[in-house]
Amino acid sequence: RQTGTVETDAEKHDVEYLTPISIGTPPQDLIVDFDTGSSDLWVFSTEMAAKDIKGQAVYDPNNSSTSEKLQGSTWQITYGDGSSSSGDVYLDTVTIGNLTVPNQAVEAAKKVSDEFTDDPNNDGLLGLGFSSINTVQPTPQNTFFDNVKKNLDTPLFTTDLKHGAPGSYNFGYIDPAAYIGNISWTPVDNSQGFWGFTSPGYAVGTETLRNHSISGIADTGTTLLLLPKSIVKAYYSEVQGAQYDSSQGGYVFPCSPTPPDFVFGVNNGIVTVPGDMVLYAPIDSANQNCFGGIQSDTGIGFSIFGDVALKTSFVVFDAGGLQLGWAAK
Ligand SMILES: CC[C@H](C)[C@H](NC(=O)C[C@H](O)[C@H](CC1CCCCC1)NC(=O)CCNC(=O)[C@H](Cc1ccccc1)NC(=O)N1CCC(N)CC1)C(=O)NCc1cnc(C)nc1N
Repeated sequence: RQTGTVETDAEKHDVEYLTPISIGTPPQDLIVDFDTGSSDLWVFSTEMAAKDIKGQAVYDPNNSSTSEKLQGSTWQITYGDGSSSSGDVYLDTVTIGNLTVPNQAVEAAKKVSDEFTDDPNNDGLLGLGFSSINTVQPTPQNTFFDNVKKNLDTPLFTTDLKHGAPGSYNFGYIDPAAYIGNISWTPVDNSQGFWGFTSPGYAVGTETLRNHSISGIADTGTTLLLLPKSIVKAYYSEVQGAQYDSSQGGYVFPCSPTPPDFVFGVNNGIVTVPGDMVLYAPIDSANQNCFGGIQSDTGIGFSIFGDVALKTSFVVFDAGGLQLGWAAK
């Protein structure tokens, strides 16, 4: 039985969290975005056109004695922000921290959209969603977590994302030193392949929790906290000078004073997003106005508890009990 831990680094404004993995024999090191909102492990590769690679590390299956082409298999994925990628598939050894999966499906990119080409720090994605939404055809493949979980002490992983500091992903154990107080547990709805759950309500600042159920997903691959429009309006109605700025594509407000906290319920517990985490990033060089970390989920069909929500907590993604655990830290 094993457990594992790996450090993840926050990029500027915590826009994404990048984590080292190694693929093949001898090991090829890449840095990828662990994404609980998708279920493909895909990487930049030597099969791409040179013009689409700008600084990223690439996987070369021909340089790995353990790679084996999954004949006839292809993949194609599109993400919520409209970015996309596609390619073919190899089985190869993948190591994360001290955990190794010998025959992991590694999806080698042949094409990536400009958003990926223009993000030099990110060599690919490692999906930690449910394998039911893996895009490989004709036979969908398992995620790294699904392949490794039989070797883990217990089939779960935890996230400890931080504001502008390295965080960690742990596999197979709950580190008691990583959180304070009790863990609030809530059932997971994985029918859409996501880590879905329903929050019973929310509060702005110090007011009492309002009963308003919020159904959403815990998604490390989404930067912001995307909530129903009515809740977003209620929040920003209590932020001085807040307004919807269509040119920015969301609510903006003066960077000072610090806006009120946002609280959401998890079962009979609560998670507090401190006001200074709602200050997502300045939109002007004078740092006068800030883009909000809480925005509307309009058009998505569910809310997304992205990094702005996750980095306030220690979160347990428990596939055994099909439950999410949230704790303060
Ligand atoms: C199997 C597909 C899989 C399930 C897919 N899952 C997702 O899209 C969620 C997933 O977590 C992806 C993972 C991203 C993809 C881009 C690269 C970084 C990771 N999340 C999103 O797309 C959420 C929206 N995007 C984001 O949150 C990106 C993430 C990002 C970070 C750094 C660099 C580039 C992008 N960041 C931002 O939008 N912001 C950061 C910058 C700030 N100025 C604005 C906010 C899906 O739902 N696809 C269906 C789908 C298709 N087409 C559309 C239009 N929408 C869709 N939902």
